[in-house]
Amino acid sequence: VRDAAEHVMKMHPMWQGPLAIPGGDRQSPIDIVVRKSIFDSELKPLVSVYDPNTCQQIWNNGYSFLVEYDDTTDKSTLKGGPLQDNFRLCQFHFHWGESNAWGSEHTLDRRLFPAELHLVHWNSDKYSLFEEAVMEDNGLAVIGVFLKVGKRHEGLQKLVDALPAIRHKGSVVEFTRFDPACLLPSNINDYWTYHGSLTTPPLTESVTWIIMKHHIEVSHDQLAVFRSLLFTSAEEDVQKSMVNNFRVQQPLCGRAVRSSFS
Ligand SMILES: COc1cccc(CN2CCc3cc(OS(N)(=O)=O)c(OC)cc3C2)c1
Ligand SMILES: [Zn+2]
Repeated sequence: VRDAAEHVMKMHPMWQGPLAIPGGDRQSPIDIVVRKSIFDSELKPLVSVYDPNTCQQIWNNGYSFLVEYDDTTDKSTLKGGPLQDNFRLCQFHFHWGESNAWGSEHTLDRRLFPAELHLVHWNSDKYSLFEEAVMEDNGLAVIGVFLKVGKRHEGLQKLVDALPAIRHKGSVVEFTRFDPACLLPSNINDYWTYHGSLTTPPLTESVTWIIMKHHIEVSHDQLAVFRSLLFTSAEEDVQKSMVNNFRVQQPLCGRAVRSSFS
């Protein structure tokens, strides 16, 4: 089912050319084998403090759409959980499929979800810019939230309504006063965590992944608007629907996946 989608995904220009990461033994995404995850009682509750006023713009980068936040101060931050330091929110984005049968990057016991939300943060205790942190072991923290198709997500609708304005690669519109906390599940203290990488270039192995156990629900129609976006810019002759923008799963290479719940 997903093999066809993986074939389509691999055709995207993003994945042409040499992408083998030298010595890449902590790549993402992965399948989380739930029964093999290790409960770690030392894992603390996650503390996210997001200021909706730091929300700046939404744009189509030719692979997903990104909602970008002002990360020049510690106004929107994440700490606790598996994290030793304070991390600043810089953007969030999604990955999704051409159908509701697949679309997520991570899986739970091989179970595919129709989409996955990623909230990208960088370590502002140790670095002064995302660009620096992206190269470092403990530089990034990404929260992953699975999406399921069901009831309409009221908080998401403001974002869905902005998407027609950024249909093409490279388009940007102002997008303000959006609280990303509305996209988190009610319980953020049940999660899995492991050390991995970005799933898009530069694919650097600098990410502490925090994958939520609980999913959020969005409606079929809301997800259909994601699929109305285009990978291609307005000038290109052939327009390609932005779907299947997920990376193939990577080998675990002996990494431990810890759980915050037993
Ligand atoms: C490599 O230096 C950069 C500095 C600033 C911004 C970027 C652009 N990049 C950051 C990381 C990232 C990571 C992304 O996905 S993911 N799954 O978090 O790895 C992504 O998905 C659409 C987009 C981006 C955008 C790179
Ligand atoms: Zn992502």
